Amino acid sequence: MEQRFVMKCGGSTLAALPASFFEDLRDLQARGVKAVIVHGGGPAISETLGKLGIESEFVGGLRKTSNEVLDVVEMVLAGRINKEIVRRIQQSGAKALGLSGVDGELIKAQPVANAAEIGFVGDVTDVNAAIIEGVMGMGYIPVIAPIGIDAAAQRYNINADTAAGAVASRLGVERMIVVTDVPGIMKTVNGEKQVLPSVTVVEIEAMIASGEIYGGMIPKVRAAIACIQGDVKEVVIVNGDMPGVLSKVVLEGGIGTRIVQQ
Ligand SMILES: Nc1ncnc2c1ncn2[C@@H]1O[C@H](COP(=O)(O)OP(=O)(O)O)[C@@H](O)[C@H]1O
Ligand SMILES: CC(=O)N[C@@H](CCC(=O)OP(=O)(O)O)C(=O)O
Repeated sequence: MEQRFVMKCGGSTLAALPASFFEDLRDLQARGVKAVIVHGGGPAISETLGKLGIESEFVGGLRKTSNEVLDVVEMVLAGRINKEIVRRIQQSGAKALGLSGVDGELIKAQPVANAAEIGFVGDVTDVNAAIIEGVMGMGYIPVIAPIGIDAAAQRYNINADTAAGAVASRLGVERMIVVTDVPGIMKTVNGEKQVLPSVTVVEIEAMIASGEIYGGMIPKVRAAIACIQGDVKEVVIVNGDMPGVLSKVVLEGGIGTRIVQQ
């Protein structure tokens, strides 16, 4: 049975992903479980901006993006990080093809509502599913960098969780897997930190309001909520360094935090 999932790989965990993570991905691909990868790379962008002496700041979890910052974002995401992931997948024996949202106008974008304050940051308006499906049809794992483009050829920096959610929605895949540096959404119960096995939209809203979900977890849960309104049945947040994590999510379940409609 062919199954498809979209996987978002966060910059927080990319460098630490073991070779076995990509071997697991290869084995799933061989069984007909096909992945589409959308990746981040926030820490690598910050590191390069620092080396170049370019200041950047985050407003509401999104990077303030001037034209100068945009050049670095594109260089790091569509260049260094995208090719690093493609190389690692190929090393495992699977086939991968790297793209940014600019290529073939794969991710169409428009300025976010507060663009006057944060610059060239985009919201996704459309995803070219035919390109992604064509690449998958040729047996390659699409690896997508979250840069968007508009009709006037302006580029935008898009949060990778947001881009992955939009790709998952547009493809109507069963599941989105968010690979990050924590084992799921954590909550302190009776003084002890626990991973929640599943959460609903109502519970998420309450945890954002109380401050139990903050920072980089906010765009993940927002993207998850947006995609489960459509055909995507569940979003699972997991830690990438746990052995066999992908096949566990896809074939067994019971790992990480599942975000479901009800
Ligand atoms: N309730 C929560 N449970 C787990 N992590 C949380 C929670 N709220 C906020 N976070 C933070 O979200 C981070 C993951 O987001 P981020 O650093 O942006 O990762 P990525 O680069 O994978 O997108 C965690 O390392 C943690 O600091
Ligand atoms: C607008 C915006 O903030 N874009 C992000 C894109 C990369 C990203 O989202 O990477 P992670 O998934 O590793 O956080 C940025 O510039 O850092």
